[in-house]
Amino acid sequence: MDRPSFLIHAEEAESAAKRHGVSVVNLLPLLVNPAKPLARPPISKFPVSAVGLGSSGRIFVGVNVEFPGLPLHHSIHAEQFLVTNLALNSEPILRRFSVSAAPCGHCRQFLQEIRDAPDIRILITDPNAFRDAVTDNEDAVTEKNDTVAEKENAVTEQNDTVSTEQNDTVSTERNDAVAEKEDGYVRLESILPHRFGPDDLLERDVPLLLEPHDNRLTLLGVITNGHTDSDLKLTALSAANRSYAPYSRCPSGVALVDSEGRVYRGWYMESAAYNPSLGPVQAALVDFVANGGGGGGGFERIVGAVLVEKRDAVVRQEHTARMLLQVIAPKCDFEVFHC
Ligand SMILES: O=c1ccn([C@H]2C[C@H](O)[C@@H](CO)O2)c(=O)[nH]1
Ligand SMILES: [Zn+2]
Repeated sequence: MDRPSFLIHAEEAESAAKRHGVSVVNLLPLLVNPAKPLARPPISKFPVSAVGLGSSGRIFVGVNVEFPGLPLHHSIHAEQFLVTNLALNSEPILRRFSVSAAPCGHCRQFLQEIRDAPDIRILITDPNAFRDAVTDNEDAVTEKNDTVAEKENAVTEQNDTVSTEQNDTVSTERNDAVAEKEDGYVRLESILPHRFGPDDLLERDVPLLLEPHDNRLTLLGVITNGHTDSDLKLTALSAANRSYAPYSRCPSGVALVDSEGRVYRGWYMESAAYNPSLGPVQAALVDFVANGGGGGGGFERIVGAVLVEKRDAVVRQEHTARMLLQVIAPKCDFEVFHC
């Protein structure tokens, strides 16, 4: 299997699946290892890749990206990269994805922002990922058998009833777990039960992360003095207009330009649990990495950046964005415009 690109069109996905004699659903895990070299993990040396199928039939790839010189929480996880890749390409639903390692709690949480998140199917290709789940089940069986044994000793008369009931419950639970794993995919809900998500904080009709947004922002203080706004500024504004910030109501967008004059953009995306939110610079860096920014080179090839955010924003990106860009792209000229 060749190294995939970050976006595979539906027809291409169908024909690749046919070539390998599998369905598109079963193609996803086959792409996980070939996608790993696309990751940029200079700190951990632990590449992670996630390959997802959108409702349009397109396949999207996500990888982890780390930034030497910055605190670890600036890193982009493969699953967040994947979701950002869908957002940047206007894909409204992530149906399922396959990933090389078990998604961390932070990613399981970030995924909650997608409509019907509990139904997202996830296949973890790491063969060790479910070892503990099986052991847990076996522990449960042992525990329940212990309980049964105790009861048998205490109440001899009832032992048949107790024993039958307990064992039935256990074997039904085990069968459910096995059935769910038959095609290798498990529901997100099964690996993050009792979710905290948008339902806890928002009305149901609020558009969620991958659903279309128009924040209707316009730039402040733009004086019509004959100058037209720079492309970069307008790109950042239109990115800000697609930002998903239902919790703080402080949308923002970033546009980047590399030394070859190519432009990339991304927008801020929030999480109901706040901390897993993804900043607008990271989102724009997803576009940069996914589209061969800097000729596939490093972030130092970014020479210009524009951030657009609200002037009186209670959640402001400016300071973090400036600091992040200063470290990864020291030559980058950074401007902020308010809306
Ligand atoms: O769910 C996860 C867990 C970890 N990583 C990345 C983050 C970091 O770059 C590296 C080590 O944690 O793996 C992911 O991409 N996804
Ligand atoms: Zn993660």
